[in-house]
Amino acid sequence: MKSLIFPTCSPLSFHLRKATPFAFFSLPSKNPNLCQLSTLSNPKFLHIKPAMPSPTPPIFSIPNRKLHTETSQSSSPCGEIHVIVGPMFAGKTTSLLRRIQAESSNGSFQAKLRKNYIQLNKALKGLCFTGRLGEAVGLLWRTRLKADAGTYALLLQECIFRKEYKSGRSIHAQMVVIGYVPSEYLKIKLLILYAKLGDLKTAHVLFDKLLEKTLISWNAMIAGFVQKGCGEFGLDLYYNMRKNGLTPDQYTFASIFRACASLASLEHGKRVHGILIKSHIRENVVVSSSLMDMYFKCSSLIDAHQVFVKVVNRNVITWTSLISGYGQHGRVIEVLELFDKMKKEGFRPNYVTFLAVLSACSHGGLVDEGWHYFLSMTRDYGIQPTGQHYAAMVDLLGRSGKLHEAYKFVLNSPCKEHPAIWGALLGACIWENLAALRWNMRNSGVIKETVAIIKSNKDTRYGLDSIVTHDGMKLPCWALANLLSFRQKLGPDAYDQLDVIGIDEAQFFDDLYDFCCEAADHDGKTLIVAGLDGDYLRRSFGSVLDIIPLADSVMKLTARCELCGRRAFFTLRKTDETQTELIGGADIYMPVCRQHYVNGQVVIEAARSVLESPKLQYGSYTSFT
Ligand SMILES: Nc1ncnc2c1ncn2[C@@H]1O[C@H](COP(=O)(O)OP(=O)(O)O)[C@@H](O)[C@H]1O
Ligand SMILES: Cc1cn([C@H]2C[C@H](O)[C@@H](COP(=O)(O)O)O2)c(=O)[nH]c1=O
Repeated sequence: MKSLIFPTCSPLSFHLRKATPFAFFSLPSKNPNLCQLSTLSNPKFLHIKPAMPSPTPPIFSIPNRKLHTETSQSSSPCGEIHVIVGPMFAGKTTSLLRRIQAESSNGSFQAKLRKNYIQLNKALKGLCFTGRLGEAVGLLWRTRLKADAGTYALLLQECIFRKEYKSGRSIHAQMVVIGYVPSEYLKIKLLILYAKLGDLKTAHVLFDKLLEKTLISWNAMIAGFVQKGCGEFGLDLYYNMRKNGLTPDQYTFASIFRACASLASLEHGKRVHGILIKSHIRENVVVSSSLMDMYFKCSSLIDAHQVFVKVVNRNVITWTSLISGYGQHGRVIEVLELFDKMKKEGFRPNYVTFLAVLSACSHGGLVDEGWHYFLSMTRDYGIQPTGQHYAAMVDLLGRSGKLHEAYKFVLNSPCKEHPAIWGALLGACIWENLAALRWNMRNSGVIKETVAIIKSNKDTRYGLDSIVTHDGMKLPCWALANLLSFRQKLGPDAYDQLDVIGIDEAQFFDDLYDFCCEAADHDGKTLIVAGLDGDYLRRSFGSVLDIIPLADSVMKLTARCELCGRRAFFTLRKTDETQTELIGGADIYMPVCRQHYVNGQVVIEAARSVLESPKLQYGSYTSFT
């Protein structure tokens, strides 16, 4: 997971700096006040150490509105656009980095929603219903407000349902930090969450504190231990629960059979099976499946098959348990025969059945059969293979030594963001180029980002994978030909996780306007856009000025005139080349004040006419005094 490392200085210091934002960028020498950037192993991971506030007063600014607008009355988290323009060497890139940091840590999201508790709950519920739990958690943290109990319950339930347990833990952490005391009901939700997350210590603390230990809480604890692979503790708890006079239900039995399966304890398994028979619980598919699984795991294939035979209302789940069980014992022929039988008896295999069949093919090294079943999923049953099916195919190909085919398969797979696929590939081979693999994972969106910076790939001055400021600070970035391809390149899921997008060298992007509209208005992103407002002839450059009407704020930075040290608003080209786009740095350009711009143009014009005269054809550089 990629994220911005937040600064340790207080929000106040950021606001102070925002009031005096341009002092850092105007001197030609190295400025110690500039924030220091360093890259982590991940080339696009930003690690920004905050700079100290500058004592120097601002040189020049034209903020259209205050930096952090607090105007939003809407519950939908709309984005923002902040534009930074100026001549070369003014500190646009440097400013971009600082703004990204400030926006993402102390930014306007916070200000927007802090004011309105009702909107917060509404927004959180909205995010929750649309499955955007990560964003909901981010919002909770940024606002640092107490949501209402119903919202917390909904969020926790959704985290449990979607298996986003870490988001749930983050919600709990937010409750603790802001001093919210959960009700008994929320405590049980939290207990279930921690049990599912595998943090049994915390789950146990919550369990101990419950005023009344209901069957739900016992079941959650037992299931938590069993899922964590601590079957023994699960069994202990079960016997404890019995001592406390509680009667097991189907969830208890399912967990206990799983515990016995993991311990391969046929003795306990049979004992609990006896209790199940005596209980009044009606035939239950989950219980039967876990019972079969227990017998399979205890290598009692006959008992397992007996359970299957006794199930009156068989369905695809019971069939799948039987097929998977034989698969676990490497009984590939039985798997394929039972699969055929199941179909003949009129049961439609589901994606789990196919997973069992593909795994069996993988264990049996049956590549052709594997392909057959994989293709049959969509063709015959309209089931779209999930990441796990792709992973099973990768596993099958990898195990059969078809690494190249496996790799190509991964790259072409529509769900290549699924970590299991890459896990399977890594597991199947000792990968020679891990960096390349990670790069692909990142591009596929497996590695998530909350902040991304893009520059034009026309800017080849310092290589394509980083933005480098004129005084040498380096920052990893995405170098792109156009902006509208970014979502696709990053991967839609990773894109959705983004809060802030920085765009440098904006003058080179033709689709700047459309991208900014889409990203801010529809996708709710905060955009920080830096670029030249004017070219070397002081004409509007690219579409940078076109986005001013879209912007929440605009800053015009100035540099220092290289000839007199006064404020420099313009960029002078020192060569006689006339194309608008000409990549370069201090070798070709220099920042100048109005007077030296005018003088410079006069000198350049004079030099050009001299150089263009047929008699003189040498030297293209011009010097000024
Ligand atoms: N004439 C110059 N030549 C080289 N570096 C300069 C010059 N003027 C300023 N600088 C340095 O460049 C830094 C700004 O770099 P950067 O943020 O990349 O600017 P921009 O993106 O606006 O071109 C300044 O803080 C200063 O250290
Ligand atoms: C004035 C001017 C500049 N460029 C190029 C030169 C550089 O490669 C970039 C500007 O980079 P910076 O981060 O703002 O220093 O733009 C150009 O192509 N044409 C021009 O007229």
